[in-house]
Amino acid sequence: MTTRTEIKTGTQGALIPAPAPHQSHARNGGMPLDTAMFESHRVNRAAAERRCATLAGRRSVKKVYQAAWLVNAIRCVDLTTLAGDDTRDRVQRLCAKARNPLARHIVEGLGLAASDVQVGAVCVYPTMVPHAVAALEGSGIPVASVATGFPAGLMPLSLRLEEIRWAVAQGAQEIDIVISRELALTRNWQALYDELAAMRAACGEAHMKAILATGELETLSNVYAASMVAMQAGADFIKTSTGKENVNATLPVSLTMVRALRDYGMATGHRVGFKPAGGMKQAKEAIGWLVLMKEELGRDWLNPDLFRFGASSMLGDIERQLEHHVTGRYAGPNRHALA
Ligand SMILES: O=C[C@H](O)COP(=O)(O)O
Repeated sequence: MTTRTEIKTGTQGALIPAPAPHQSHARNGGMPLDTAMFESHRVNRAAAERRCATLAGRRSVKKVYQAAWLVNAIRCVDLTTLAGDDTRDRVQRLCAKARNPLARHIVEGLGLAASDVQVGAVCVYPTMVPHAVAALEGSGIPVASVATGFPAGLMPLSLRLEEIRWAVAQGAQEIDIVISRELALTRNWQALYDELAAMRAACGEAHMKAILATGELETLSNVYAASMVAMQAGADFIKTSTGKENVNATLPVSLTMVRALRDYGMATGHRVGFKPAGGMKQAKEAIGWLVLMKEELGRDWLNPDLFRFGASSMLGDIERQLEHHVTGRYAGPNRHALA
């Protein structure tokens, strides 16, 4: 995937740089459960909110860079459909959008080639995996499948593990699992670790994203602890939400999780990815999260290897903003309705 492309602004003719190229890194190998790394860690919500408010002041990425940031945001999107009425046709349309997320005149106006702009992955329910795999053949775009009884996860563990293995057998390269909220709420960290380690083993070569469903974990201290347990059990990514909770991705929750990522990385040397998900619809939100990643973890976390957005309806606004950048005009919101 090209990440160093210089983007030519259509209206100004200036060259603007894309973020630094990403380096591939070894998978998180996990470690034995070590509750000392999180048991006494308390997260102060007011302090987390204050820190996020200071980040808001840095969110006004200068106009000349904004298009590059938004193109990079597209590269980090897990383009998602997780609806009860999903069909093969809908998944095929989504995959066509994943291959070409921007209209040709926008790509050309930015001075890019079509192959420069693809999404990070397509994320679907398990039975939609074969349709997505077929539709994305040859594109290099991985298919992510939710599994383990998404979104609630209230199924026997043996069935949750079998669902992972089934989705992998269908061609999913990434598996978005949900944790048992009860185990986090009762702070039964050993049981949570054991479940997650079994899920990681069931994933095999497929990368495991552990959805914490943070809107249901009550405290940021629980969010920090659950993040640590997931990473110790070998998660490749930790992810905020299913998109189905009452509260999904927020910046204070994300700050808590990326601080856990940083602490785990400093203790073990392992790099784990982060995926905020649920409820993100606007391009400016994408910039806000990218700023958080850059400020807290550095430019390496601006790449799809280590950062993804889980979003079913944010790409449309990003495309709209980029079209404005290229043409100086806004299209109606329904023009870029898909995704
Ligand atoms: O993992 C992705 C989420 O389910 C997407 O949530 P959303 O539909 O609110 O964008």
